[in-house]
Amino acid sequence: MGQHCSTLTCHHVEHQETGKISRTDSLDPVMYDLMRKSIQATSAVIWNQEEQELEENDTVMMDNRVVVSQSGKQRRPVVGQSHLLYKNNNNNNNNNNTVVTGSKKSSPRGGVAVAAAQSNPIQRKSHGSFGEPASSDIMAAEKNHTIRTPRRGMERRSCGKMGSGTKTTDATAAAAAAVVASSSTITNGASKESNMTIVTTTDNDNNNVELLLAPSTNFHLKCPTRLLIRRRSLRVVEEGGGTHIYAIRYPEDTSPTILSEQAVPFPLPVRQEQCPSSSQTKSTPTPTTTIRTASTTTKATVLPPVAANSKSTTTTSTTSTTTTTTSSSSLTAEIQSKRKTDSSTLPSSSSVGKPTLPVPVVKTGNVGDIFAPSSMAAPPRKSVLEWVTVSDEHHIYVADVGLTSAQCDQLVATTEQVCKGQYAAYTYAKQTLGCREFPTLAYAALQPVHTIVHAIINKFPITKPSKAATTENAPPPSSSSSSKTSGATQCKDSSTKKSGNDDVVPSPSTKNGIQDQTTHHHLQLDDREPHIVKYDVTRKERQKLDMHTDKSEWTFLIALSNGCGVDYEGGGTYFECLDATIHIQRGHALVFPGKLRHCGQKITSGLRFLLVGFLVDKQNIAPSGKNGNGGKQTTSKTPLVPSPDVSAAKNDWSIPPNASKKTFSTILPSV
Ligand SMILES: O=C(O)CCC(=O)C(=O)O
Ligand SMILES: [Fe+2]
Repeated sequence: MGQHCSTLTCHHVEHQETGKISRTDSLDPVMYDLMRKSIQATSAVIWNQEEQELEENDTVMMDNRVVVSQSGKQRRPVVGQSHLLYKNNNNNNNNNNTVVTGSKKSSPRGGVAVAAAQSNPIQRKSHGSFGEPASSDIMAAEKNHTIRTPRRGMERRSCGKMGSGTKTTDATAAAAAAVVASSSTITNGASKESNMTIVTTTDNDNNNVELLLAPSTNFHLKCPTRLLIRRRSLRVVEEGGGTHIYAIRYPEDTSPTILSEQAVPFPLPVRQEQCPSSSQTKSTPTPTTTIRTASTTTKATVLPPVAANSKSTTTTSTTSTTTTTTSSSSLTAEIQSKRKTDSSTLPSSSSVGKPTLPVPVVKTGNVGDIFAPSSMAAPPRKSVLEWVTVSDEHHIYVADVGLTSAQCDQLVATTEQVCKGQYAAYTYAKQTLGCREFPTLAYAALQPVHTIVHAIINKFPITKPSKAATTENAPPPSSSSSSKTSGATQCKDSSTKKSGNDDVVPSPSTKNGIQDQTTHHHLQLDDREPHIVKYDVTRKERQKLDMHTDKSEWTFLIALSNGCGVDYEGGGTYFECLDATIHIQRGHALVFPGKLRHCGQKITSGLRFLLVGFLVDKQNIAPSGKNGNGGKQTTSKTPLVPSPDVSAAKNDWSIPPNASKKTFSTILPSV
């Protein structure tokens, strides 16, 4: 995950000096809706800061334009800006919209505000419109809307007027504002994070969503209504005769951990959350790329911690030097050095196929050790920041491995350099390039691979009944999962309660305090892995990967390129079992059992790079040399059934319930 939040900034809104907030650029309707909500919340915070009731001429108007007016009033700047995050909870049953604070901790001034907002989701007029709730819904929302707070004047806040004089209360915004206001005086990171607020509401598609509000000390007099909005829901779209699932969020490179604390330089470019049109997305900033090697030296760079509620940190500037050789004798030291290095501050660019600086190629050296099971078992420098469940039933997930855009670029540049853009180096279908064969590439791939391998091993431990437990009278598998884990005994990870925390050692499941007779299998990175997959539209035979299964228990595909016309068009990973194509953004990993039949969809423009790895069950590996097909096979052996960590999926994003008739799972609400 990157280190920056993107923002909707002043070029999208006029701010309070003019008393007007208006849309000046075309925005994705959903984003616009969120922006509107954020404006409401922010505005309510302003009012709360002043501890005054709204008057007749205070107006929040929402139709095709968003306007906040404040005739005759002098507003103070927002002290606690609200950062809105957006999370689809994919929960049909959760009609009780509630507001809760992230912690029971009270802020010194505001205390804890808890609100029960609308009991029924507010119906939006239609998808894509900026319509407002019907007044009956508003009334219902108002009726059910209460805010309990010790703070004077915060019993209930109206956000003003809507439209042509219609009285409105956006319960969510008001409630959110109350909470934000209640915590707006908090200044240290821990407190701020503990005051992270979750507001559940509905979006334009009537999906339940969560808005996460994090107070911030980020303070811009000139743009007090600067908004941070993050969209995190999967979008399911029927297009081109198929179902496409976009696990692409807005803004790119933002995590709640980082968002909750980081002061964002102003202004930052606004990123598209949705699949943008090609014309919008072709231009990218000129990179001033700094290339790193294993022996790169860097100045202090602090990584954000992983746990959602832990204190996050900011990244400092980095300088680097490059070297052109690496001897095998210094590998260990360099690995250590590498682990103390973070290239996340490299400038973002889209340098696919066009590395601007030469990448030093290390031609010798044994990199076998760096991907050794023991190395992968050690805690990685970065842990997976977040897990997204695409399909519980089929165990398809998306993981944010914390790989920044710049790191993706660097990996692509390194890939292109080590094989000098020649396909001769690629093996299977001339599309796969083994990282281990190129130490430079191996080192470049190390961090994300370590992160995801470690996470998979710990989150999805494979267990199967030992001989004693596989007798006919053996008890059925103990599993709290609705997943089909037949034949597998769930090995529940006892400490992965929070999304994103994968740094735990799995323990055997227990029943009535008695340990099941299970055997841990040794899930590990295949000793030929990882590899790079390259799709190239200019080579007809390299535009897709045919339907296949992988020789793996788990496969991870880390996207190094962005689709939607940014780096390529088309593409994505099609799964037969879903009859859908999954698109992820670069820096994220698609994780799934290799036995699932899948293919790489044809790209229609550009280049698409993936960093791929297969995790195998050591006990089941048939001794073999190079299989020559990158581990892909057209018929699948039957791997052990992975036992997903259900608790980990609790906070996951998920697919809107009404989005598809297909087999997507629903997840219980986390709030
Ligand atoms: O292109 C994709 O998304 C699929 C790649 C794949 O299946 C593989 O590399 O094994
Ligand atoms: Fe595959």
